[in-house]
Amino acid sequence: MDNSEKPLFTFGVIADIQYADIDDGYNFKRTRKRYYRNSLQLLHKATKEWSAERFKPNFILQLGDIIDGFNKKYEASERALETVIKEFNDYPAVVHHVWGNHEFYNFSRTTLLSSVLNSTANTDAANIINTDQIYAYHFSPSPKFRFITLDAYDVSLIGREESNSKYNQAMKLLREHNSNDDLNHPPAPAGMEQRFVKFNGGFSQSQLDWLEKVLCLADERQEKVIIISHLPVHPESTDPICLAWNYDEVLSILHSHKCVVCFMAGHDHDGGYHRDASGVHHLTLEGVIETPPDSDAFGTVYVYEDRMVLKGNGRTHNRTLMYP
Ligand SMILES: Nc1ncnc2c1ncn2[C@@H]1O[C@H](COP(=O)(O)OP(=O)(O)O)[C@@H](O)[C@H]1O
Repeated sequence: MDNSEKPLFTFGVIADIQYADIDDGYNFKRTRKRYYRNSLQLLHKATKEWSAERFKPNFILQLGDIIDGFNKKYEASERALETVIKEFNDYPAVVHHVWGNHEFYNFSRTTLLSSVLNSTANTDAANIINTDQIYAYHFSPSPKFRFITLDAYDVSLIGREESNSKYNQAMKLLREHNSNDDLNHPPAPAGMEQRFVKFNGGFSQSQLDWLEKVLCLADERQEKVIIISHLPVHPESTDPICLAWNYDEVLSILHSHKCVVCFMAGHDHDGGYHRDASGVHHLTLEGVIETPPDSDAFGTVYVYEDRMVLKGNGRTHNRTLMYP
């Protein structure tokens, strides 16, 4: 790739590290190997590579599932998180953390809000949603560019107290679509209905209203917007079992604003990519946890006036993302 042209700015991307100090294992279906300890070595390779870049990333996007749920079982959640954060600290830049299902397997929402995984300190107070413990905010790293982090487990059975109305809303929705005793078991063997499982979640109306307002402002300011979330929202960018429950509501909001250029997510460890009919790029990053030790899964994004260029490593492909 020719990255000799000086970008406006650059940033790093990495997803689904799922570190745990346990032996290698498999995913639920036993179709993919998981390298729990080695994920830390792959993160180390990523921070080394970012440090060696000619145009060093100004910040890093960590797309969720930073440590694995198994840590909870071994009472190792805090230790595992400290270990991974220490590795991130080797690279001297702000990390914007998104929350995935494994964050909630390890910590309560209240604990997460007062932890190092709450990155809202890196933006102005006015840019944070501040409603019902929703973790969503936006920041502008460079004039005419805005990043929005979304909370895909706002309406969810994981991370919300049973007494919270959003827990009940999530239960009602899942029960309408999934009659299995184990709500992690998908209601259908294929197709879009598969997404109605407990390990996914959705966006509340108040978060969607907030997103709408932020995008209106970005349109007015003629900014380009990149949105990040743990769960993908375009069916062509992921296995549908990984989609956010109300992905369609998010898509219709994105498509009513010309500022949106890219939606980045994790969760589907195989990764994915799709450019939709409105020209929005949907990028699902390959998961570190299912990346063999001799490969890699991370990227550096070079941002230019007319495009973003993703320089991928290992399983992560190089891509040129022209703006719509
Ligand atoms: N088909 C399934 N039936 C029942 N439980 C499942 C199924 N698939 C996943 N799970 C459970 O759902 C949770 C999330 O699945 P996991 O494979 O760990 O997802 P992730 O990719 O986020 O690590 C785990 O507790 C797992 O055991």
